[in-house]
Amino acid sequence: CTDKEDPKNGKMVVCGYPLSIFFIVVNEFCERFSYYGMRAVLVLYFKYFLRWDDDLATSIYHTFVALCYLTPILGAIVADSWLGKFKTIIYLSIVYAVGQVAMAVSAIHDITDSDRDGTPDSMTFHIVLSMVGLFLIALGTGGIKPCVAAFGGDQFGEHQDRQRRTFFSVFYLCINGGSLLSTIITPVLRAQECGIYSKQKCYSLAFGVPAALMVVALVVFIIGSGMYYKAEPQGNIMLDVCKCIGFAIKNRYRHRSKQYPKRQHWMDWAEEKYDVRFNLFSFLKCLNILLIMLLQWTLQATTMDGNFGALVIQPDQMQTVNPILILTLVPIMDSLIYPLIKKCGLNFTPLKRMTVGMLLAAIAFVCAALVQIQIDKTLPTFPSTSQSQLKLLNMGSNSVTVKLPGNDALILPAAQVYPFINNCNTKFTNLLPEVILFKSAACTITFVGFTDYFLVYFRFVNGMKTAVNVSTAAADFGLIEPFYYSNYSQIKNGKATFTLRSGSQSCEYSTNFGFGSSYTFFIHSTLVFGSNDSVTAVEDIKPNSVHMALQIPQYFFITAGEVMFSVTGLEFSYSQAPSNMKAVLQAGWLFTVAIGNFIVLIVAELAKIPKQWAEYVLFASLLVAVCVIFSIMAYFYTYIDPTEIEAQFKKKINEDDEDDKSKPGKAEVEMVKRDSIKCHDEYDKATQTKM
Ligand SMILES: CC(C)C[C@H](N)C(=O)N1CCC[C@H]1C(=O)O
Repeated sequence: CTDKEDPKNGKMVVCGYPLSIFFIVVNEFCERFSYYGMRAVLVLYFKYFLRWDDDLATSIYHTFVALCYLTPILGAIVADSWLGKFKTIIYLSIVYAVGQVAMAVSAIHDITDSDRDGTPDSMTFHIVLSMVGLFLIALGTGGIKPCVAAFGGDQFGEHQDRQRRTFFSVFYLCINGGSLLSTIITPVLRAQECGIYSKQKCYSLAFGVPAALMVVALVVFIIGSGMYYKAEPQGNIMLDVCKCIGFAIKNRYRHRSKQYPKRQHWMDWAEEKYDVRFNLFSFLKCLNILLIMLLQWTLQATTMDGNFGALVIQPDQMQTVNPILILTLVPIMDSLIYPLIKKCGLNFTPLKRMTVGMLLAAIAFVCAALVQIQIDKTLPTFPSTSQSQLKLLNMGSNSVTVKLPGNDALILPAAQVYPFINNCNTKFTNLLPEVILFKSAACTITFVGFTDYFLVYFRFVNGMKTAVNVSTAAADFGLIEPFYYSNYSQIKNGKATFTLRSGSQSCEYSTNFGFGSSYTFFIHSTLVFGSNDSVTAVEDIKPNSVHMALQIPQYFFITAGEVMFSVTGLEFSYSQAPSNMKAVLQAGWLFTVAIGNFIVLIVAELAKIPKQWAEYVLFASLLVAVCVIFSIMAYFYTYIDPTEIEAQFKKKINEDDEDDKSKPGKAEVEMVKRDSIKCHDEYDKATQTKM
């Protein structure tokens, strides 16, 4: 491994790799740290700093994420047609860093906290600044994303195919290394207390560190400036693409009658005007729905037990399994699995890898469905829209017999709660005085359980003749009148100690809360202060009993699928794109993530599948269907070498120029030829392999 200069461009080469890519991968690492770090605390910032409700917080969060996958196309067009990738990355990184700084500033509560009570006085200031910040970040992160990947690919010469493949793998490792570190670090920073006048949760630090990392990303990228190969932008290619597609469609429509012979490819209908053959977009039709499901599985984790002995895992922390597995699987695939497959004499082409990747993702969904079936067995029966849930509580000290309309008589022991699902219109009369009745859901609302998975819900019922106050070290839950009950309150899972106070007397009651559980605590009329027996804990919802470790196989398969599909796709879309469309094709690749996101939402909404496991099976089937379509398309796909074809194409144009210099009007046609996508029929001649 030696350091030398590339004789073709005079750029420094280390161990066969251009030195410039070091700056590009470091830039990507810092940028992804910045993006995922900020994202990790964003919903919490909306909920606890801006005081938005859950719905608004999640809607704005998803809009922001969707925007981040839509803006790449803007950045790519600017880069490929106008500014070039280098300048686009610099300008948009500045926009991005400004956005991150705006977020960090918006999270300083002291700025508007004139009464110094720890809460901002002008929420509008914080909201406006953070929304402007998020918009700039979406523009920046989306805009530079396709450019950085394509710019990295540009640094390699035609003879460096192997190195370029390794670069894309390392690039993906950096993405996931950065995201893993930041999703661990920023929540810790948020949990710190900071402030000038009053100490509050430190969102400004949690956003400030990602902002600093974005500045570092920019500085590192600028330092590498002298070492990059910078391809010149080649005009507004997207306009040509659109014109060309438009002409093909119009021409096809004009010649729709049977007397006109069919053409091999629909883009061939543009050949009268544009000398092109546009076969590049075919592979983009695949759907990248793999990654989006990670979020869905976080919801599944909320119904599971995250107790790993010394380590207690929260549901959203399970998402870190994905980048951890990426960091392990990418090197294993590159240095072991792919070479082994090659040794076995199999030609595992990129499109084959991507097909296998989709199948692995389908297997992951089958695993998720199996886990869900296990979870469903442990879930309580929730009432439907035409039912309500009632709970009967025997407040007396003897058991009572209760007869509910349409049901057999039941014996309700003392201090016991009996859950009962009932039709809406049932009337209850003549209940024994010892029985009180809780309505836990109105008829029109389907009770779907509690959603805030970090917290356990509880309430107290006071069976004493005097009012009782309930509190913990952290919170006071107020006074409960005699024979009355408190609303549900939230508490973190694990051990909790309550203090019960009545008049001058008080006692402590300790209990352990499991993941996802909900409890009603009944304070007996005979409360003996200092005795735990005076309180009966009734489980409204049992703690989760299916262990989160069961999710590991599905994470394994989806991540193996991601490595085969996305890492290969990243390199593939680069290698197959003409030089003036490299960034645009990268953006198209990222756009499939946004499309996947959208499809998941639409399918979930339209299919209205009541069972979660069935939804997973639907996604598995969809993936298999897409996989079949994809493999048919891939079978007919002809691998091209854009550099070679462009060289051939230029040569042909020059030859034609020589021949036809004198012919009037020819120059104009040639201009169109040159500017349009260079996927001429001759591309087919340059075909190397089929799938
Ligand atoms: C969701 C993980 C933290 C990151 C994921 N494995 C990943 O690498 N990506 C998700 C969308 C594309 C890609 C990225 O560039 O962040």
